[in-house]
Amino acid sequence: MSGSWSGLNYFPGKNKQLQAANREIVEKSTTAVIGGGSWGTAIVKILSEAPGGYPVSWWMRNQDQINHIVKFGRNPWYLSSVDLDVDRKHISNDLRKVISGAETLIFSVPAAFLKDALKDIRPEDLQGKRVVSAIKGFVPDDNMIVGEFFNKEFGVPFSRLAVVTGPCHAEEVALEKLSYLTIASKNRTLARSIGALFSARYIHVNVSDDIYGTEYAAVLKNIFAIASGICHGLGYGDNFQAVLIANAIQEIKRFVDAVHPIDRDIKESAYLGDLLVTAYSQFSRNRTFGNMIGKGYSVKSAQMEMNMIAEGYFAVKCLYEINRQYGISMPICEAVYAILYKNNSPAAEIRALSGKLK
Ligand SMILES: NC(=O)c1ccc[n+]([C@@H]2O[C@H](COP(=O)([O-])OP(=O)(O)OC[C@H]3O[C@@H](n4cnc5c(N)ncnc54)[C@H](O)[C@@H]3O)[C@@H](O)[C@H]2O)c1
Ligand SMILES: O=P(O)(O)OC[C@H](O)CO
Repeated sequence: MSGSWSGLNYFPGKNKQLQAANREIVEKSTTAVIGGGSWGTAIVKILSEAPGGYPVSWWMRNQDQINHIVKFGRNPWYLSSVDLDVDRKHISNDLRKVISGAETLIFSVPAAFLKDALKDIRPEDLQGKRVVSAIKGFVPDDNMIVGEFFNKEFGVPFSRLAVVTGPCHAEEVALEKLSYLTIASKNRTLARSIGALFSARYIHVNVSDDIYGTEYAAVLKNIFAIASGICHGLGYGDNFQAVLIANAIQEIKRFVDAVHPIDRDIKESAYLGDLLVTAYSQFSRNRTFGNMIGKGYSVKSAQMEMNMIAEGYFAVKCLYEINRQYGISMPICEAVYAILYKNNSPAAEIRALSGKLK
């Protein structure tokens, strides 16, 4: 089985009939975005600007943040320059209410806080809903990717599960820079219909059936971006970075091929593209966090310095535990784990790692 189906091209002026057909699949049901960070804000922007004008509701924890958005139409803390054309009546910190009023739920809460956000939600609340994860992290303790977590813990069938991946930073969505997303699901119709929701002048959508592989790759690349940042912070140059990332994609391939062996092309943008943007972009949270570690910040002080979440910090611990079962060779991830969780010297760990890279 191949990992990806043909891309749905949503560029304006091309494949307009296909676009219209997919929009019909979406219907006019409400879509709820769950999470008030940068990615949730970017998703609200994309959905609420759609030519079809789909109804969007939005959950976030903080009432002050909600009050500000209601008053000024902007998120005070994330992507604050973006005007949000969202119906202000539909922003709430009551998750059960938001979920009950929507047919499609798009989750963008960092994985580390997902269980806490869902603490009052029961499997029945998600019954019949389409559940989409835009999260790129492992659920701590369970050590599961998010799609798997919704399937196992909430009984959401794979026919109603999809994930959003691809090299797409919220900050560039805010600037309406052309970006590519991949919607992965075992259910082709669902993937196409979620793809139609995300269709925008500046968003190109691909669809894939590799729900496991794309999600694992999206989580792992955050760890490699931390490694990239650490090396930059230590003073390694572009020559070394290129070798690091070339080795990183091989680590990703070894891992996804072992945990979910299907025929996939790791060079596609949902895998290699996502790694590249996170490892090199000025907008990368994980690279920024790693850079601070390389420069000598402690984990705590680097986290405090950032108002944003570096998912790779949490992911590397889960990966370390998952990989006990598989024993896959992942020297870069091991070095990041040793630096962040064993307090090993970044300089010594990267020096030792450099001898293992090719
Ligand atoms: N930012 C992006 O460009 C981007 C792109 C694709 C996927 N993602 C994924 O989206 C998810 C959300 O990331 P983001 O970039 O929106 O986050 P962010 O770093 O912009 O914002 C942090 C978010 O974490 C929340 N948070 C912080 N502490 C919390 C706590 N104790 N309990 C509950 N929530 C808490 C904040 O309210 C905020 O919503 C992540 O899994 C990330 O990997 C982000
Ligand atoms: O690219 P980063 O480091 O900002 O990570 C956030 C998301 O995982 C981006 O895909």
